Amino acid sequence: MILMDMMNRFQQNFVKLNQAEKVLAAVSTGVDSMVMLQLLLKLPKKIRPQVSVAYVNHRLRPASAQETEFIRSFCQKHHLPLFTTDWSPQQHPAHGIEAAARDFRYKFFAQIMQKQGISELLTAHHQDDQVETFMLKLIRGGQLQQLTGIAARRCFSAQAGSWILRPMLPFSKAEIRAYAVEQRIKYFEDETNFELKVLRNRLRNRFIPELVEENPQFKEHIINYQSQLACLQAAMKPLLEQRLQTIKTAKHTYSLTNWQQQPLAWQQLLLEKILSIPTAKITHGQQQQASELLNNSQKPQGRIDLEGNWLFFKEYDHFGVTYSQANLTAVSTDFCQQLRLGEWQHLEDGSQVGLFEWNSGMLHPKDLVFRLPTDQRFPLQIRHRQKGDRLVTAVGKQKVKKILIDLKLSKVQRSKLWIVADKKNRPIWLVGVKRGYLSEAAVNGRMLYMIIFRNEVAL
Ligand SMILES: Nc1ncnc2c1ncn2[C@@H]1O[C@H](COP(=O)(O)OP(=O)(O)OP(=O)(O)O)[C@@H](O)[C@H]1O
Repeated sequence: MILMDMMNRFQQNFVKLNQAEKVLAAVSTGVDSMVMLQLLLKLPKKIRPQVSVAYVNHRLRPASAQETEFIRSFCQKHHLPLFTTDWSPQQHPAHGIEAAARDFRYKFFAQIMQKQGISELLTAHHQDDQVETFMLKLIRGGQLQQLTGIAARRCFSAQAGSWILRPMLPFSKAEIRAYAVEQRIKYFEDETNFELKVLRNRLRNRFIPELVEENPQFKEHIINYQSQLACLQAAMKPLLEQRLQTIKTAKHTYSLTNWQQQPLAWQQLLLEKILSIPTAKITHGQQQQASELLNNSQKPQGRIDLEGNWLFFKEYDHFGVTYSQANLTAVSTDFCQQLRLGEWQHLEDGSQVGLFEWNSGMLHPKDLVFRLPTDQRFPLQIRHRQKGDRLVTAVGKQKVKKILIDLKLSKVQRSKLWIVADKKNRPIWLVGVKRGYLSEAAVNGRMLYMIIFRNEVAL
């Protein structure tokens, strides 16, 4: 009875999830993955993919040698290619052994998949894992969307273009065990699962059973909440995306005014979305800090360091996230190059500058150009801002720092700004920002020279 029901449900679910002809089944020799393997082998031929098995001997349990032997003979008997590896005890860390073991395991799976040209990994996560993960998130805190739990099919981040499938998610542990008993499936019990010092195990063996005693439907209720939440998220996704586009000004950059015009609830949802960087985990505290920064009118500029070199920034009417390595690479303040007539010169940020005799035919529509009538100020040089810089304009000398602050350029932009200075080191052009007197005086005169500045992103 259990057999038929499990088989049918597994088959229906598997057909929906699977898209590959070759799969790698992660088998720990525990009951969940051994049942998954048996169910895979029982699939009708026309829908059964080519199954390979991966087993990692973590060398954490006395029985691990027996387990290795067992899976080896099982795979031999069923003509399944088997890939195994040992995690040598020398590599075991003193702390965080579970996470390190998982890391080792998934790296191994990724290697095998790459070598064997397999694009799908199957793990035997089930309904009880789902409930435990939900409870763990409740205890540890985080983003609401994480409560939807383990996905049945998701990208395998360790291996580009591949997927992780969890075809056992519809089944409870009790069903899986009952099936194993009925089918006389041999498996190994992981005795470390009973160690109460690990929170997940305490949930599994102590707290969840107590809650089930309060209401036998407790686990089903959690699964039900998760599917309601998943529906809500799927419906919200396009709406959120649409609204995000209305406040977006550039990649990862948004208009503060437009954000502030949104109703409060949308402000929070948008901010959460902006902060959802795949490679950085954002805490609730950081999200609150970001929200406070955006609402603090006394602070026109600010930044919050996030995980993995990312940072959240506010610069006058713009805010967003940026990868700090790329944006804050210290500019060398002592960088200084003389401009050589008739030559393009490459600058440290990838832009180019050149001094040429006047020839409008050379100009490209996106070029920034400074025209000048004389060579009396040669040699010219290009550099970043220096202390005390002043620009001679038609109305007199102006402090460069003040010009830039008035223009609301952020500190980062100010430090990256290029300046062309004359032979006495006096700025004549704040590239992309302001021209000095020399150019203005010559507007009606005959042009002899031009400085061309080329950059993908002009200030
Ligand atoms: N030593 C192993 N070798 C091969 N596969 C394994 C091994 N351990 C676990 N797996 C696979 O991972 C699944 C989940 O195992 P388990 O619940 O112990 O891991 P977890 O650390 O809780 O979860 P996750 O695998 O998502 O990190 C198993 O059902 C099995 O498919």
